[in-house]
Amino acid sequence: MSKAKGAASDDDVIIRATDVTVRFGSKTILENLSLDVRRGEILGFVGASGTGKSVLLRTILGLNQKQGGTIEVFGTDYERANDADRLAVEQRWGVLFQQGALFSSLTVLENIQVPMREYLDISPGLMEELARLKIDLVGLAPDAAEKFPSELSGGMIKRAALARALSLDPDIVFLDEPTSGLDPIGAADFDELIMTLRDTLGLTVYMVTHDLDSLFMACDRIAVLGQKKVLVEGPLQTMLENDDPWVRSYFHGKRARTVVSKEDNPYYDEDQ
Ligand SMILES: Nc1ncnc2c1ncn2[C@@H]1O[C@H](COP(=O)(O)OP(=O)(O)OP(=O)(O)O)[C@@H](O)[C@H]1O
Repeated sequence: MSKAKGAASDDDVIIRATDVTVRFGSKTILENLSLDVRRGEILGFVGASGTGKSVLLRTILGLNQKQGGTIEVFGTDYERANDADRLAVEQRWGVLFQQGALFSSLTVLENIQVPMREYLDISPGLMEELARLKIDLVGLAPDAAEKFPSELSGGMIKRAALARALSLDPDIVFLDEPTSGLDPIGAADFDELIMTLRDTLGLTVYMVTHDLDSLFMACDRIAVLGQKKVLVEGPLQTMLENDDPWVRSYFHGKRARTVVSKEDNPYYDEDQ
């Protein structure tokens, strides 16, 4: 595969997908898709509904079989790795699935401890202390620890799920539509939190989203999935200049213009 202009050096690449093909029966969802995710960036991954964004995410996580290509995470080909190497990779990523996917029968504190119990050999006391730190990190009040998911608002569920995704201090978090179902203020708060975590922890963020505010405010780069591959990738300016009909209607549509024209948006840089 030839390297795209402006491609990151290998040291900066946390995930490298090369020529990935995924089929279900006779239906091809992804074909020769290539994508790099760079250390410390917030990458927004967009595309029309049903194009395969979740399929790619699940394939990166090893939850879907692929029929061609390679995916390296931290330089390891997860699919071909031995058990020890897989375990090492799994401890370095955290995932927030679309519905939050907390266990309803466990409290927030217990939910956050689930990955710790699976991967870490530490005392219950330390586990509890670490879980309470995560609750604080994502901006939940201390008394959220003892609550069950059914007692939480949508925004609190997202934060609790993020705390669980962060429980092993990962290098990268995968967020599948993290702001869906949140009101605009809740969504903006969540974006702020993600940016703060990236800045303070050096976290890399891979975010599947339909949320134009998130794309405009929080993402360093955007990748668009279309025609079974990454159609275009780059900063917002690259999206705004692209001629593909879907990309144009998405980034120049009425809703997009509303977001862009926010003059008080401190994160929007016209010269980017
Ligand atoms: N396990 C599976 N078996 C068969 N088909 C599947 C499977 N998983 C996904 N698909 C198909 O792959 C296509 C892409 O689905 P996917 O959920 O990745 O879309 P998406 O881009 O995430 O959509 P949305 O934005 O609506 O969430 C769909 O046609 C879906 O039906």
